[in-house]
Amino acid sequence: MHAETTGATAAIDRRAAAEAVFKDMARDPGVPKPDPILVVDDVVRRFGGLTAVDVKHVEVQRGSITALIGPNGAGKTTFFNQLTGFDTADSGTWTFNGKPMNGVPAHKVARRGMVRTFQLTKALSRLTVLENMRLGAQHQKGENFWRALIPGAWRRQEAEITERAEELLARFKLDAKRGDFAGSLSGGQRKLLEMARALMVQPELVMLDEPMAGVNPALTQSLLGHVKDLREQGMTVLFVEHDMDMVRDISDWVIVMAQGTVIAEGPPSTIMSDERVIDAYLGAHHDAPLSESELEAQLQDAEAALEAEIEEETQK
Ligand SMILES: Nc1ncnc2c1ncn2[C@@H]1O[C@H](COP(=O)(O)OP(=O)(O)OP(=O)(O)O)[C@@H](O)[C@H]1O
Repeated sequence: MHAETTGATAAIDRRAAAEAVFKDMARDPGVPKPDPILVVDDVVRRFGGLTAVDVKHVEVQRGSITALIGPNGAGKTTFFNQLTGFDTADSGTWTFNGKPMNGVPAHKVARRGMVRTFQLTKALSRLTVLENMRLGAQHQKGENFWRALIPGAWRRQEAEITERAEELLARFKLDAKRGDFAGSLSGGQRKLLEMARALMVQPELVMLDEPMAGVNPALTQSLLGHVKDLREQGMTVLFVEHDMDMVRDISDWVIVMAQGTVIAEGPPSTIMSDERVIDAYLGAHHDAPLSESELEAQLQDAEAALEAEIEEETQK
């Protein structure tokens, strides 16, 4: 477990450190990182005739917040599923902290420190918030038969799990909801619970699947703060997101997928003006919500085109 570093200085240092790492980095797909926590090679996943994922090489820098973006159907979720052992890749290798992870089942992947969030399923919605949290740790405890025979050790571990769950619920301001059914939470509170539950395994790499989806604006800042907090506590974050405002706000680096492959990487401030990225989004359905400045630019382009057309007409 990492030392919990809090306070403004630590926060600035982590962000500054991430900024320094990416400052002059090349924007090529698969660009090497100085200290990668995750290294992926030749991961392929096919569904019948469709190649959903075909990632040649990609690295995720330790201690950074990296966004994984791309148009609908680009393969982002499938890629997450391969890396976290929820689905089996047809081929490929990947290492986490230098250790090979392909073929490792999901619960072991989580136990080794690489965890992904999930949207609440129907079954989990019927459990209380605290039960959801305790389930997040289920694979930590002694699954081993002999350990279960030592009641003292077992009870101690149960108590530790509850204590950690309570601490996290307090941190995520969900403690008052501990006895409520998870299904009764608002969209934003569910996202907080998904994140809090993932932290039960004390991960080093947290993979978030659309952390902002369905979140009402009142909770947006709180959620963004919690994601940044993960980096401040020394964790690495990799997240899939369509909300470009969020991507710009919190990520240190962006990896772009289209049609199963990584097509570009770059800083959040300029990635959307990369030709390869524009082509990928225009070639697909542009599903990423536009920011105000993008809308403004689009409006100006349309007006300029209209003016040019009118001028052309009048010159005839
Ligand atoms: N279980 C499956 N069986 C068949 N095809 C699948 C399966 N899962 C994903 N696909 C296909 O693989 C491709 C990649 O899908 P994926 O959900 O990974 O994309 P994505 O980038 O996460 O999209 P979105 O942003 O819309 O969630 C899509 O064409 C999808 O239809």
